[in-house]
Amino acid sequence: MSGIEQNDGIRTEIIGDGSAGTFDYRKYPAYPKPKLSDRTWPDQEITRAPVWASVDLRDGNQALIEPMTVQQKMVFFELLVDIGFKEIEIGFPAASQIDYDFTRRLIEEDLIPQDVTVQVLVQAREELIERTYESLQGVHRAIVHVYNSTSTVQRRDVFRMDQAGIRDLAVQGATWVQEYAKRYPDTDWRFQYSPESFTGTELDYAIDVCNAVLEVWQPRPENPVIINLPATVEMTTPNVFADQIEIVHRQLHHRDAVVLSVHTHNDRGTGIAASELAVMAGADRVEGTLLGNGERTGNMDILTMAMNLYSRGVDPELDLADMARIQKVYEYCNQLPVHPRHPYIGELVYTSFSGSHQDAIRKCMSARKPGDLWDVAYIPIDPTDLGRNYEAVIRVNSQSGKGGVAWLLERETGYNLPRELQPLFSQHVQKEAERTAKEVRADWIVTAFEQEYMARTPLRLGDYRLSSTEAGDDQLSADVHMDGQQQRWVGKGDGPVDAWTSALAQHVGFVVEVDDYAEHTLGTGSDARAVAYVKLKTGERTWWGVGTGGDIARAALDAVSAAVNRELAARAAEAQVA
Ligand SMILES: CC(=O)SCCNC(=O)CCNC(=O)[C@H](O)C(C)(C)COP(=O)(O)OP(=O)(O)OC[C@H]1O[C@@H](n2cnc3c(N)ncnc32)[C@H](O)[C@@H]1OP(=O)(O)O
Ligand SMILES: CC(C)C(=O)C(=O)O
Ligand SMILES: [Mg+2]
Repeated sequence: MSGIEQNDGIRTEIIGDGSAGTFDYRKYPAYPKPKLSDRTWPDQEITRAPVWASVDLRDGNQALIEPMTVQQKMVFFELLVDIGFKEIEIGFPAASQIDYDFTRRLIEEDLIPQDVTVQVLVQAREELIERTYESLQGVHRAIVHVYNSTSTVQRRDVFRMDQAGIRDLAVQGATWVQEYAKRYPDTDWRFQYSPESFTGTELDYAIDVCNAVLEVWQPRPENPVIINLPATVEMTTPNVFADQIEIVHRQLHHRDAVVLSVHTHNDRGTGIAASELAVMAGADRVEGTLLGNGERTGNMDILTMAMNLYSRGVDPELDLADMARIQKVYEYCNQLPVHPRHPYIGELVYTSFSGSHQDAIRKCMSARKPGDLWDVAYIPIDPTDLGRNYEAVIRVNSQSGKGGVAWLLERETGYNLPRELQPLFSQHVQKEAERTAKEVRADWIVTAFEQEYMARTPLRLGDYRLSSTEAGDDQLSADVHMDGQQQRWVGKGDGPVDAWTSALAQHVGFVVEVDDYAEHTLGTGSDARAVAYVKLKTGERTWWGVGTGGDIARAALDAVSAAVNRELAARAAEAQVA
């Protein structure tokens, strides 16, 4: 136990057994920083979307507990096409029969739209390259993506080759890719090379290997190749990755015939930031997955990066409006849940529980005019753009305040509470939230409000008639239901409310004076109703009461009655105690 006295089961389980483990930062080397004093990327802005390449069906798929079936791949592919991806890595056909069969199905059933290019991955091994081309026989256009690791650790421990040996492996792979392509002259082939584990490779050497591959391929601007730089493992801060990309961007040969691509993973949680800064540093293309599924902590999340552009007024060139479908497909194909706080798509990302946020949201939302640019505190984008509604924007628990409670009540009932009433009612809700230590749902709030402020017992105003006296007063003659009995009460005054308070004062035995009053309509057109809020003085005490009705008079009179009922209830409670 780690110095905590209490020893109940749950705490022991959470704290662990106290063993030390090997937690020691000194066993990790610092990351070497490239030298770049005249970097330009920090001054750049992303003003247009990069070329997006989805690797869900390959990199995402290879990270799943159960890789996708052909059927699941079909569903995912359709989604990617519908969203607007023009480059889709569909698998590693030489590695698995499922990927091979899926590739064949897309080609044989002519399921690849004209403007979509499929991409496949392969190692720099001849037999695998040969089979990869077989899988692609008959495709109109495809990207063959060959890779080999160039990192120091893999050169040393996996391949047991020096720098020259690994460069030769890359050159050999590039050569095979080019040679086998010639067997299928009817296809428009594009080539892609990745120095896998680029972030674990000396930068100069990685550039040297890429340039060696480019010497084989001799790309031309009208037929460019893709050089893809992967943060196979994210090892440092995104600014360092951006420096690396800017250096490659400057030093790569045939730059005008190279699409410079990045493929970041998320080991440090900054995969998206790394891709964003890389685009500022000169990358033209970004590989990633929807919601960031992928090896370990995942690939960079294209949905989030695209929505980041969208939310700053840049066309993401992907249609992500149907988030519900994206989530369904993601869950069905990846067999993974979507985190409720996942950017843009998570269940809770447009929801505010905390009081000051709710207050600001409510005020900003009601200040919005049609045609305004989106500028609502705490909500970076309009949830309705993504098929969500405003209902979940505010939810109430013990962290909430009067603004949030008022918002929920207004959303459910249309009641726009007077400012002074809001904190009074909010206290009831707060008590309930603290008592239950749970969220307080909208239906509870509505019921509690009606019970507290709209009570119709013990006193209820039934039918009434209003008439004018000769002296110019209004006279109210009302059927009153009180403690199960019906009585006729009459009062005179200046207007119906004054007449009703005067009638009440004669019968209930305490002062009945209106101290504050507000009203508004509920709904529009012929169905419109009215709601009235009355603050009533009953001697030392004041009570708010609320009433609704087909006209404002009925609403106001019921509001007065409700406030009187609260005083009556208080008196009854006091009598019981006495
Ligand atoms: C970072 C990434 O995402 S890279 C992509 C990784 N994706 C996958 O691996 C998924 C699909 N892969 C597979 O199904 C298998 O690895 C296969 C079918 C490709 C190859 O299978 P096998 O040959 O049976 O096994 P395995 O992957 O262990 O092969 C490793 C061998 O390939 C070599 N190798 C690994 N990568 C490469 C490469 N890119 N280019 C050339 N050789 C490579 C290794 O050095 C090792 O050589 P050795 O046999 O002389 O020791
Ligand atoms: C194959 C490559 C591009 C890869 O997935 C990686 O390095 O992460
Ligand atoms: Mg990867």
